Amino acid sequence: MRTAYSVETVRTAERELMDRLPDGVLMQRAAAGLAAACADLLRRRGRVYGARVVLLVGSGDNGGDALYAGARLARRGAGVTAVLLAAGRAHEGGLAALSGAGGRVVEHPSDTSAPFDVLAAADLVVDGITGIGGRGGLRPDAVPLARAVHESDAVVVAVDLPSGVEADSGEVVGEALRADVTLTFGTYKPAHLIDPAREYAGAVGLVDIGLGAVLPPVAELEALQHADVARLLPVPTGESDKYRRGVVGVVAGSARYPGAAVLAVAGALHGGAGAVRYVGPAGDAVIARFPETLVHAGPPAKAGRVQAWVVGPGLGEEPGVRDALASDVPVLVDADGLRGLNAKVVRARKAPTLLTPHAGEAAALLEVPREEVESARLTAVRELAARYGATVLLKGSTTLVADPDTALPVRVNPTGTPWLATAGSGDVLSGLTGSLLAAGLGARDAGSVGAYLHGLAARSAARGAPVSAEDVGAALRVAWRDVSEEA
Ligand SMILES: NC(=O)C1=CN([C@@H]2O[C@H](COP(=O)(O)OP(=O)(O)OC[C@H]3O[C@@H](n4cnc5c(N)ncnc54)[C@H](OP(=O)(O)O)[C@@H]3O)[C@@H](O)[C@H]2O)[C@@H](O)CC1
Ligand SMILES: Nc1ncnc2c1ncn2[C@@H]1O[C@H](COP(=O)(O)OP(=O)(O)O)[C@@H](O)[C@H]1O
Ligand SMILES: [K+]
Repeated sequence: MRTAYSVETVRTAERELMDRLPDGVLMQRAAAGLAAACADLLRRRGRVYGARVVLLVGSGDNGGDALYAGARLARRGAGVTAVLLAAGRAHEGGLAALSGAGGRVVEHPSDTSAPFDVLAAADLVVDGITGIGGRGGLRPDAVPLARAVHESDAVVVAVDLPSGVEADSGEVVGEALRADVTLTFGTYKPAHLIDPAREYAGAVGLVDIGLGAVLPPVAELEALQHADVARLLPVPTGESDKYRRGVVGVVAGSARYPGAAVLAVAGALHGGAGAVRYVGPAGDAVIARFPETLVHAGPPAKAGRVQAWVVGPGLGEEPGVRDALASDVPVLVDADGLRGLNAKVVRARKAPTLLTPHAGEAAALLEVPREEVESARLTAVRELAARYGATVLLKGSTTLVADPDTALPVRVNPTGTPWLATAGSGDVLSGLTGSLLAAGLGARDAGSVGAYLHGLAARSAARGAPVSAEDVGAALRVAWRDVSEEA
């Protein structure tokens, strides 16, 4: 499991750790890890000796880390120049270390073009403008420097976070530094895992500074990895039969959108349930593609027993949502099923409810513009879970799963790929996830395992070329195997 902690939690843990250690030890650990990673990158592009390194240095400890790392690189023969964005307030010890190692210092803003000249010639830029103390995006002074960095050929290494991103939410207000690599200290922060900030961070590496021992056991955010998913996959035993494995009911498709039914069933057939019961008007299309499906044309209430319902994909105006919500089994509500969804009805349910909106559907439920959801995904998913008293899986560039129990970490899916942005792939996800629910997983586990397998399937089907939703459905078996073989 990969975990991320908020700034407040990190600060508390940092204080506890600092009380036990001599002054400056944590910063030296951070700087040592940072310098080693920079040296590695420089060696891959040539060598450390003689390389041109520029440090962008803000007023806080983030700049201090950059200065001490710069000093280490200068001692190994790199030509290091620090650009001070807040001259007079840069970390004193760091500055002394850098000049003691033969590094140079220029100020920004200045009357000369020096900061821009050194950036244009740099092999490596270390971004130490702001870390977890940064607020409100890059300040106007820093924006031209960030642009010069983007125009240079240098490899860009962010210290702790790319400057300008919001650590706790992954939001990016205005401009931010774009890094090729980010070295973070002690623990990941939400911004390393959630778009849009995650994209600015590039490849993220974690430097162990001993913080793990003092962090609380429950994180704010967690990302499953292969081994975690493998433990959760429902696997049949000698005692299993198709009913014991769980039956998933799929209420999807309409005369207008029969394909949604087929795709949701494709997902459901690969989620571990023993049988898939399709309920709706697209039974012929479903049977033609998947003859193993049990089909029923009447309302869900008359369709027979299931262990979980999936309602919504391609439903149009067809009824079915109310029946499913009135049942006493877990229900996944997606797409058309989410339209005008009544929070009171959902809150009153005894069995789990899992809502799977994309950003547009989430925005409609929250009555805010879509961009607001996309720029602040973590806030949106938490708010929806609280309002509906339901588990919410917010789809998109970073898929998040929030439980109504706020003590549980929000799950962030690490396997997503933009190739999934293709019509119908969400239908496959809802069928798959509903099947996991029917097989006995809780809503939070079903949502996060579903998203994980779905992303892996898309990656394995795509391998760099466009995929269709049908391809994703067909590759789910490969993804499942991939995960369970690693366990
Ligand atoms: N936690 C740990 O365990 C460890 C932490 N370590 C390191 O410390 C870092 C945190 O250091 P930090 O607390 O000094 O904050 P930091 O990010 O340097 O910013 C501080 C100053 O920036 C300013 N400022 C604010 N917004 C701004 C903006 N948009 N644009 C420009 N300036 C802005 C603001 O000052 P202001 O100008 O508002 O007076 C604020 O005081 C952390 O990220 C990690 O690198 C490691 O050394 C070891 C272990
Ligand atoms: N930029 C992106 N990066 C990663 N995954 C994405 C991106 N855009 C969409 N997705 C994924 O693609 C799927 C699309 O689902 P959805 O929006 O419901 O589409 P549809 O209704 O056509 O099936 C979701 O699993 C979502 O997380
Ligand atoms: K930074």
